[in-house]
Amino acid sequence: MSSEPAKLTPMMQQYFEVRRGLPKDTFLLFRLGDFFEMFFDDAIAGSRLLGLTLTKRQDFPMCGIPAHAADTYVTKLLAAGKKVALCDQAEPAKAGKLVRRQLTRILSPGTTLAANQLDAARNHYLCALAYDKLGLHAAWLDLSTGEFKVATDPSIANLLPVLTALDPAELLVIEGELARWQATPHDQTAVHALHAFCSGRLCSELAGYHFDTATGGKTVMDTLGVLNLQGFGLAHTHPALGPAGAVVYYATENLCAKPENLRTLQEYRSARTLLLDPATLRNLEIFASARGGREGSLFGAINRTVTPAGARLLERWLAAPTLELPEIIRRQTLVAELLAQPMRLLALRESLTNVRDIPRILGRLQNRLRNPRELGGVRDTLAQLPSLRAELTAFGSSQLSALSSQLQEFAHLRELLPRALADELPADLADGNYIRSGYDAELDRLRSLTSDNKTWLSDLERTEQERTGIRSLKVRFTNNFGYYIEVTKANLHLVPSDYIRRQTTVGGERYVTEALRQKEKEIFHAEENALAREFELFNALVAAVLDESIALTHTAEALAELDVLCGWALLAREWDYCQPVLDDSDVLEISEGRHPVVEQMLRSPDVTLPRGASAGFVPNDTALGCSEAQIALITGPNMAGKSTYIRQVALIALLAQIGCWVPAKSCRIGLVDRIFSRVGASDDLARGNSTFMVEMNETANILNNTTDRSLIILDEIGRGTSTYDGLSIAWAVVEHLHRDPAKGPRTLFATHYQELTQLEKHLTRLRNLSVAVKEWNDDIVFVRRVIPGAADRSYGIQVARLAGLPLSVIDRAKTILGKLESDDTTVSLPAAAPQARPKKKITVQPADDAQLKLL
Ligand SMILES: Nc1ncnc2c1ncn2[C@@H]1O[C@H](COP(=O)(O)OP(=O)(O)OP(=O)(O)O)[C@@H](O)[C@H]1O
Repeated sequence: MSSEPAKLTPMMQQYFEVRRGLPKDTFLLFRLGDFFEMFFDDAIAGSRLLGLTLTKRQDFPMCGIPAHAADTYVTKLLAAGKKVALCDQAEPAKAGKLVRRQLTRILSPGTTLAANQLDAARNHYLCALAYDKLGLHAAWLDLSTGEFKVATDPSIANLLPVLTALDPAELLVIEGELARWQATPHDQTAVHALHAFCSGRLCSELAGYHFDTATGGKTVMDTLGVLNLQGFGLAHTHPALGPAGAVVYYATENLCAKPENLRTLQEYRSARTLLLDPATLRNLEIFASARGGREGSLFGAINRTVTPAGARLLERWLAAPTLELPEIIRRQTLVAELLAQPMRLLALRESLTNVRDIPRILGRLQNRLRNPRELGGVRDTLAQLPSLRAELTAFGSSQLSALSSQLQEFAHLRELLPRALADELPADLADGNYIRSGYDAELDRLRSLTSDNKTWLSDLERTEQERTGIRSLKVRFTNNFGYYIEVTKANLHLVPSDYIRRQTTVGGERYVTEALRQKEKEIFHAEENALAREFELFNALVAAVLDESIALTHTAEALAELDVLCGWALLAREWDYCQPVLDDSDVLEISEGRHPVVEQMLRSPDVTLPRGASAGFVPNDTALGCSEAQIALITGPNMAGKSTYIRQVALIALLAQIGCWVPAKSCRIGLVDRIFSRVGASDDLARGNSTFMVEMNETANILNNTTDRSLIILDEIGRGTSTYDGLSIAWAVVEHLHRDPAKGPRTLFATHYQELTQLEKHLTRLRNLSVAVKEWNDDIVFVRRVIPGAADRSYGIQVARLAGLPLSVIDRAKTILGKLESDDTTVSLPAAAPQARPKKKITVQPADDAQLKLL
C-alpha cells in the first residue's frame, strides 16, 4: 500500500480509516455514489486484474466499477484468490455533507456465501492449522452450510490425508508460522507434505493470540451459544480449539457479524476413518483425473447425484471413508433396498430433482444474505416432501422407512410459503412483487393506491390533451426527473400559464403542474410503503423458516443421503455391481473385479481404443490376506494391464468402505485402515525435488505409517534411478513389508524387475502373478488376464512397435537385445540383504558389435 498523502480531504480520511483496519492483501472497494472505487495500489492491481481503465484523482490512481455490477467483479477477484472488502454508504447522500460509510463484508475465497461465488457441487472450507510439539491441530468450517469440525493428531500423516481430501479454499495460520515449520530428521517426510499442502493455497496469516486455546474455546462457545463444550465431547484444553477460535474470529471479521449458522462442533478422529494419503488421492485419481477436472476420476464415475447437497455429501464420504462396520452395512443395505424396486427408485429420483440446496439457503438466510428466491427454494423443496415420504414408505423395507422418518412434515411452512410467495420470484428484494396478492390486506391496499395513481396519470394525460388541444402531449417518467408533461416544440404556443417549465430538450419542453407534483409525492410514498410492507412480510417468512432451521437441516441431510444412495443403486444396476461383504477378517477377495473408471471409459462412445486393446473390460480375481497371500508381485509386458489391475483393487476396497457396491461378481474385504499407493512418476521441481526424490518420499511415507490392516499398491518402485539401485531398493522394500514372520499389510506390487520374482521361494507370503499376453508371429495380443506365476519376459520391443516407433529402430533394438541376452552376467546384490538371488542379466559385456562397445 502506498503511504498516505500528507493533506487529505475528509472523504479520503474516511477511506484511510477503513483501510488501516484491513490486512494489506485485501482490495478495498469504496462506495462513491453509483460506483465502488479502488484507490492507490488496489486501483493499479485491480485495473489490471479486471481490465478496467485506470484514472487519477488529485494525482493518485483510482478505478471504479458500477455498483450494480459489483458482484461480477468481486467474483473475478475471488476467483483470482484475492480478498475483497466492501465499504458501503450507511445513509442516503445529502448535498454538502460527508456521507457515513461502513465496512459491510469482507469476501475471501474461504468465507464467501453468494451462490454465484460457490461451486454448488463442492464443499467449501476455511481451515486453520497449527503445528507444535503436540502435533498437528486443525479446525475447518464450511460457512455456507455451517459444518464445523476440529481435529488433532500427534502425527501429521494421520491428519493431512483428510485435510487434503477436503481441499480447503483458504487456510489460516499464525503469522510467520510456515517458515518456522522446520523438518527434523524423524518427521522430514511429514513436514515436507505439510508444506506441500499449504503451498498453492491462499494462506491468510493471523496474530498468534487468535490461536490461543483458552480464547479459542471461549470464542467457539460464544458463537455456538453454549456454556461448555462437553456436549460435543470436547475438553476445554483440546489443542484444536485454538485453530477453531481462529476460524470463527476470521469468519466474524469477514461477515462483519457473528456467523449465525453454526450450531455444532464435531471432532474428526483419524482412528475412525480410512486414511488416503495425499499421494494416493492424486495417484488413484479420486477427485480429479490426471488431466484435472472430475471427468475420468473415481468421483466422476460414481457420482449420479441430482442435488448439490448430494454431490457434496458424496465428496465428504469419499474424503473420509468410515471404519465403522454398522454404518457401512447400513448404507449398503439402503442401496440394496432401493435397487430391489427399480420403478420406485426412478420415481424417487424424479422427486429429488426438485429438491433445492437447503443447507446453503439456510446459511445465507442466517447470515443476512437474503433474497426472495431463497425462500422459493425452501417452498419448492418442502412441496416434494409428502411424495418423497410416500414413495419411501411404499418400498416397505426397514432402512428406507427409517430414512423416511427423518424427513419431517413442516405442515405449517408447506401451507404458508405457497400462500405467501408469488409463483415467479425476483432475485432482488428491491424489485418487489414477490408476495402474492391476497396474502396480506395491508399490502393489497398499498398496492391498489399505486395502481389507482397510475390510472390517475393516464386520465391526466387525456384531460390535459383535451384542455390544451395538444394531441401529442404526454405524461412521462424518468428516474432522475420524476413525472412531467412533455410538449413538442411545435405546440409550445398552446402551453397554458399554470404549467411550470422544468427542462428544455432537443424536441421540446418538459413541464410540471402543482397537481402533478402532489400526485408524484403520493405515488412515491405508496410505492415505498408497499415495498416496506412487503419487506416486513418477507422478514416474517424468513423468521418462520429459520424457526425450523434445525429440523430443516436434519431433513436436508437425509435428502442428501437419499440422493447419493439412489445414485449408487442406479450405478449398481447400470454397471452390474455387487454388494461386498465387509468384516473384521484380514482378507481381500475379489471375484471378477473391474476398474470402475476404465470400465466406463472403454464403453464410452467417444473413446477410440488403441491398437491391441480389448473392446470390453476384462475382469480379474484377487485373493490377498495379511497372514497368507500377503504380497502379490505382478509382472508382465508393458501395456498388459498391471497398473490398472492394482489400482482397481484399491478402488474396490475404497468403494466398499464408503458403503457403495463394487464392480465385481463377489467381494469380501476385512476392513482396511489406510490405502497407500506409489504410482507413476511426478516431479516436484518447484520445491526442489526430483522425480526420484518424490518417489522415495512417498515410499518412505508408506513404510513409516503402514499397519497390518493397510492396503498398499506399489507400481514400478525404483524406476527413477539406475537399474542396480532401483532393483535393490524395490527388493528391500518387499522384504521390509514381509519382515514380520506372521503377518503384514496386504500389498500389490507391479514391477518390471523380473529378478524380484525369485523372492517367492524365500518369502512365504509372496505370490507371483502375471498379466498374460498371447504371441502371434512377432506381434502380441493383450488378453488382460491376471494369472498365477511370473511373466517370462517383458515384450518391450513389441509394445514399442505397437506405439509406432520406426521399423529401423525396432530392428536395431532387437539386435541389441539379442546381444544383451546372450551375455549371462549375474548381478551382485548387497551381501547381507536378500536370501534370494536374481538369476541373471543386469549388466552385460557387449561382444563384437563396435557400437555396442560404447554402451
Ligand atoms: N482388464 C482390462 N480390460 C480391458 N482393458 C484393460 C484392462 N487392463 C488394462 N486395460 C487397458 O490397457 C491399458 C494399459 O494398462 P496398464 O497401464 O495397466 O498397463 P501396464 O501393464 O501397467 O503397462 P506399463 O508396464 O507400460 O505401465 C489401459 O489404459 C487400459 O485401457
